[in-house]
Amino acid sequence: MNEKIKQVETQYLNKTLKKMNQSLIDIEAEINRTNKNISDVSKSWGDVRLKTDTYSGIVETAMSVRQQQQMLAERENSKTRAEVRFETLKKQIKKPYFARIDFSESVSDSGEPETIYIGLGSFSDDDNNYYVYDWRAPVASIYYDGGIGDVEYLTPDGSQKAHVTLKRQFQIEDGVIVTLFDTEEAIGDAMLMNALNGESSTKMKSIVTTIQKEQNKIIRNTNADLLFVQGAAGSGKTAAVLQRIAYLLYRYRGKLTSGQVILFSPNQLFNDYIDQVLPELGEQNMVQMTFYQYASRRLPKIAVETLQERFEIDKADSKLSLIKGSLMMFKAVEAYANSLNKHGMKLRSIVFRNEPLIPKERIAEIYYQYNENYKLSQRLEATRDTLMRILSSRLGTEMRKDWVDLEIENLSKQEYDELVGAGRVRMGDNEEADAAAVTRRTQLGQGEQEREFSSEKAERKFLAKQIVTRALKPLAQQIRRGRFLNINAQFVDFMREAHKYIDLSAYGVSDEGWQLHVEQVINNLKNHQLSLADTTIYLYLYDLITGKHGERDIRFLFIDEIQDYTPFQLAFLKFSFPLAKFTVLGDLNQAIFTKDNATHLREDFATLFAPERVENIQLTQTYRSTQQITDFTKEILIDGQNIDAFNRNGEKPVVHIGQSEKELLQLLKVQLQGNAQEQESTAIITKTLADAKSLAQALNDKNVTLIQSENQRLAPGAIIVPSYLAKGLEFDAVIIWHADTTRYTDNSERRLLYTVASRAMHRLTLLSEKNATPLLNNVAKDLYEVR
Ligand SMILES: Nc1ncnc2c1ncn2[C@@H]1O[C@H](COP(=O)(O)OP(=O)(O)OP(=O)(O)O)[C@@H](O)[C@H]1O
Repeated sequence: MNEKIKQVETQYLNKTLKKMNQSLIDIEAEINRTNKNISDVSKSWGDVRLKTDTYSGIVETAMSVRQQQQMLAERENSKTRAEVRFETLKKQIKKPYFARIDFSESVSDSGEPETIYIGLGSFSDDDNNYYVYDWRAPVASIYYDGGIGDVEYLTPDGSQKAHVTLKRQFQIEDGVIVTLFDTEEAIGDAMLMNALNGESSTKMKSIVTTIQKEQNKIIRNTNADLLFVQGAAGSGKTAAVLQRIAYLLYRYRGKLTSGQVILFSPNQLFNDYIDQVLPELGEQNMVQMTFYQYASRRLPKIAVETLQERFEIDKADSKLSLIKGSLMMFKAVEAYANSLNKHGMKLRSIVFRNEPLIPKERIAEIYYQYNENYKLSQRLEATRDTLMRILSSRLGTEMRKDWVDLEIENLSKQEYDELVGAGRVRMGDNEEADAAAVTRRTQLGQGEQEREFSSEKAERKFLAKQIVTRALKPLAQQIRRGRFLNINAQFVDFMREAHKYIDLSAYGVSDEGWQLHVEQVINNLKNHQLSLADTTIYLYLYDLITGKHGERDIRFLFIDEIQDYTPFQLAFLKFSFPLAKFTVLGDLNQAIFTKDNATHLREDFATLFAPERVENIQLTQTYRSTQQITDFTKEILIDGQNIDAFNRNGEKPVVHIGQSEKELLQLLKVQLQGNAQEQESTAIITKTLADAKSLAQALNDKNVTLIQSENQRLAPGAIIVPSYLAKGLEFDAVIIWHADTTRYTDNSERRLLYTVASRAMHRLTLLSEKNATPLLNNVAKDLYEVR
């Protein structure tokens, strides 16, 4: 490194550090000051006079309590803001910045070029001198996008030209410049190599210093309503998209919170794996969930098919899966729901004391008395109102009935007191939320109340009203919750009638075949079970009937591993989050659940958006694995030619052949020992959960953690994990258990084998009993070793 340059840069670094340190001291003082203020306000609680005997006294007390609360909240707020600033700066001070660019705003500009430094966050002194710019600032895009010379970058006001004269990268450790070099390209390979050579860990890290040009496009895109990112395993889709979330939170600061961003991820384990990236970037994590969680949470009484069942047990006919997951099916549900505007709504009587109080035929009359322009949701609302009125009108009739007399006679002293004293129940009250109920409760108090009745008749009337009201209350709740709609029956009816709305033969399914399948679905439903595909149909139908408008508060929705979704599920998500912009990431080569059905996914999904608002980005460069591993894994695929390995050297993948499972186990132990010595984190990936369990038992090694559920945590060291849970993760070393004819034979398992093999960063070992899997037949022999 040129000494002169180093000297100048060290000076700048020291100046920055000094300012940062001073700023830390100032912020700390500010926090202490606010702390003191807060404790002063808290102390002054004693001054709040509690006057509760008169109405105006109550109001006055309430006002001063509110003022105190507001003051506290404001101070707490500024304290939290200061604390966040303090924490961010403390983190940043170790590496204040990682790059510098010199540029002039336009080519013709003959003045001194501007110099800016780029880091995790912006830092300026009290006089507004910027020492460091946030990596997300528009101008910082120059650093990621191009080399020296003329460049163009996007600002909120449009495109801006600049002429770059210098790009310098730094490695700063604990306030000292370790290395520094100038580069003419976007992000120097040396820098990238350095970042990639690190050990894997159980937590993903941010890639802010080495974001690649293509990734930068993903990160800063604000135009597309649907941004579709297709990229090979390890091409940095997930990494880029997490940076993108941080970018969006910066770009729309004040208008967008992390609670308005949802990431749908493949499984819980993956959630755990990526949950440090945003905090590392100084942002709060977005909402993370799996589609299973999203769907099953809405149907608490039904056991929705789990990930493992979906992968291992759900061997449903692929033609049927294709139909149920199709956009045609989505449209069929819509058409069916539309038909319900005329007839066919399945209803339930409202039953009281084992008799239909309002028979379903009557409900149907009410439901269909509104004219044809009513939408399903309006129909439901109007029916609800009418039913509530009918229920109220039944009060008088019921009060005169014998059962009421009997209940009055049988009242215990305590029950009597409760009824007479409380007078709390009123039909239709939603006790917690209803303001009227709250007021009444406060007026009457909670204790016993003496009440005088003018006559026995008046007493009976009062009691009867209380008793009937109490008895009818659950019915009022049923009506409010729309329990008179029989959604289960409606779903079954739709499935039976589906052939009228969708051309089954286009999918090669006969009417009989379909009906047979529907009977199976009905049986499952009787046992409170549904597959994920059926659950989605169920929920969509439910939402159409009840007029749900979806979550309008969510602005950005991310879906990772999109190839494992069906077009139906995606359309359902679009319907459920109508105002969200979608960013979806996928690798069709890793479709392990939907297999071939994933092929048209992109086209199908894109039809739901305006064509000019759809953008596609393809990532072909992979970063995770060594050249040797990437070259090997891509040949497992039939069409893996679009995958470029990053030029990083390592050993060739090794296939170990053993003659028996016992021998495989022995080979595994040796391999594990070797990996452990080199401190490589290792994942032994089995095909199924059963395999994972029995292997853990056979291995009986307390240093190896069995991951059998997605709710577990990733452990450092070695783990055994079933294939479907390894999605999206990466490890220094991967050992594929039983990479032979017993597990990986069928062509349809090619993508699975590719998915698990591509988890490896530096070392890949396949253990095969007797023969290696035939899926390696097309892989050039010089790309791996056989032992
Ligand atoms: N620009 C980059 N600089 C440094 N590391 C990167 C960069 N891009 C990606 N990586 C690293 O490459 C690895 C793979 O990235 P990531 O997991 O995002 O890939 P992916 O496309 O989501 O893969 P998969 O489809 O297999 O889940 C990660 O360790 C990530 O940190």
